[in-house]
Amino acid sequence: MQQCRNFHEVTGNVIVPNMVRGIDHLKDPRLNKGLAFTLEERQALGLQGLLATNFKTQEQQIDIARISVDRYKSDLNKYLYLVELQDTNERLFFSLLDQNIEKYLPIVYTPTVGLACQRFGLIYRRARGLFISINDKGYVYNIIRNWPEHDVRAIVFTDGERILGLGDLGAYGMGIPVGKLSLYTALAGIKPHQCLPILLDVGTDNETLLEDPLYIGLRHKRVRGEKYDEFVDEFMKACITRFGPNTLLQFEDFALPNAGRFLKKYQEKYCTFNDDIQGTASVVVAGLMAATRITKKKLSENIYLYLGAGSAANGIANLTVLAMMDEGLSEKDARDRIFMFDVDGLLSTRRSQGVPKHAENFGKDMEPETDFERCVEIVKPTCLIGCSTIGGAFTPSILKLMGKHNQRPIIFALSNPTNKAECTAQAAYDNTEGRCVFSSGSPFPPVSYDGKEYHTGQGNNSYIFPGVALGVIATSAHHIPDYIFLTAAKTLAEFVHESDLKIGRLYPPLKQIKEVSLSIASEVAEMAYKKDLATVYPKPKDMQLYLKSHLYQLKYPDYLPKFYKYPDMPNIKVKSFDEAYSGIMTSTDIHRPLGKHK
Ligand SMILES: NC(=O)C1=CN([C@@H]2O[C@H](COP(=O)(O)OP(=O)(O)OC[C@H]3O[C@@H](n4cnc5c(N)ncnc54)[C@H](OP(=O)(O)O)[C@@H]3O)[C@@H](O)[C@H]2O)C=CC1
Ligand SMILES: CC(=O)C(=O)O
Ligand SMILES: [Mg+2]
Repeated sequence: MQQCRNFHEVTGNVIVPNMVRGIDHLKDPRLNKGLAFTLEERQALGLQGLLATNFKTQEQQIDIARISVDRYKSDLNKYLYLVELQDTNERLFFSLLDQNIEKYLPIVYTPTVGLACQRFGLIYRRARGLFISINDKGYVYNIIRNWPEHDVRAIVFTDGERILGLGDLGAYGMGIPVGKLSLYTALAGIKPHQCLPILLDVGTDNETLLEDPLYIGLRHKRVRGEKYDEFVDEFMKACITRFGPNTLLQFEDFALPNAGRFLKKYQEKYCTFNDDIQGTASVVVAGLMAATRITKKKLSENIYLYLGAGSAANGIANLTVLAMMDEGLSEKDARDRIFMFDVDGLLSTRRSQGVPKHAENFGKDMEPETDFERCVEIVKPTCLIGCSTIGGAFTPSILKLMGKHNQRPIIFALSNPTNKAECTAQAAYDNTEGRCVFSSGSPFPPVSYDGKEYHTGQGNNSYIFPGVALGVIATSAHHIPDYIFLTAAKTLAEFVHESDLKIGRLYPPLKQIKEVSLSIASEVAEMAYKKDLATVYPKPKDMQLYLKSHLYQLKYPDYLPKFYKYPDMPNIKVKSFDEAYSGIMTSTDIHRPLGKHK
């Protein structure tokens, strides 16, 4: 990929002359711009004959790509089309996403990315990112060195043990870091060449995968214990040796026994965060802050009951405690307002299993209870938060109880993908007489209730991690403390307008998400300077302007110096692409001999 380095040696928007030529230029997804190459570019780069003679602007190509994706009925096929596009024409992929974010986010991200991971053996075509296996232990740095890009600023990595709510998918989990990093670019404008997805392959305990002939990973049980820890340790060191000490390292979808302890172990040693713990905490606290405007109850006046007491639950609960302390509560009083329920029931200090260490802050000295509905009856929460991976666990009778005890019950069904959500948006409204304040991890279609339509929001960490990452990368921060996520939460909550709340949305609409990410990045960057985490000096005078100057440019670049005169794109009246697609192309289609463009 040496040619990509040349590409980055651009000055302004014009490429220096040592540009790769011919078919290699077209084969590089970073350089390719399809039929948008001008005649002069085609001549200068040796592309004539390698492209159809017609010209299509980037906008026209976006239209064609959109029509092509929408032709597919199955979401997995749409996903495949988009991945293929990313692999052949990166700018077209990101500009298509940019213009259709609400439509395609559920394809490149949850829920479809979950299905893609489950089918990864079938759809795997070419490597995107690095696969590093436990057999590479002792040589991890050498493997990382094989990655052709030098300017990597952010790595998202998983060992595939807890992929969304789908469990252990081993090497099939690679779809997640790939998807998350696509959002780095699509939602926060982080340059794609600065992003590296990595799958740490230590085996899988998923028996089905071990017997799956399509499986692409190591075909043995997970390596655990000391050897696994040493491997992860070596990996962390190798990343910063290769790309520098401030490389952002995002843990994603590690299983509960590893997620929290790695965060503790590395949080102050590396520029790292755990998205499932901290990113999720931030987006949910933002949603809770927005909810206070509906319920008229401060965070510290709520009672929280979690179904699930794992990474996400504890991350959210701990940040909620910080937010309640901000409102003046003591830490103990804040914790007392939070109840959790895991696979063994209510986290009661009196139960025979005791309270698991990862959730020890939230154990309660009360009678053990293993029936969740009874627990709702006893605790009488104002806010029910699902991060259990159990689809439909908030049954109609549980939702009705929430409606009985609260004027405006808060119901968050955060588990992903959609079929793991604790309840649907429609069920939440139907069973609370339309009074609930709802959000979910994966998107739901609009809800109809009592003649009104509600558009519930997506309580998903995708509102947070791209912006945080941009702020961290742009300031080259050396650590990411917890308060960064509280800052992000407050910034996000401020974006929620009364008009959003009125239609049942606790988050700004997705079409605003880039603006949100930029604001989060700006606040994170300010905080990074305030707390001496930043290492880029002098501090930029205008943070938003500084951040904007670093963003990925979606527009195709010009590959020839300015002194070349560009021909105009043919400006013939043709049918719109949508129109053309629905009928048959006629003679109004563009067809001009090359000579006319001179
Ligand atoms: N919306 C968002 O942005 C995010 C959503 N999530 C989603 O949240 C879910 C959980 O993620 P995470 O916390 O990381 O996973 P963990 O594995 O860390 O936690 C899962 C928790 O659910 C509990 N649980 C499992 N089965 C049951 C059951 N039948 N009854 C009660 N509790 C049960 C587990 O209990 P035990 O430990 O005892 O087995 C554990 O406490 C996933 O679906 C994930 O996709 C995660 C991150 C972000
Ligand atoms: C959204 C996310 O990070 C998860 O479900 O794991
Ligand atoms: Mg995750």
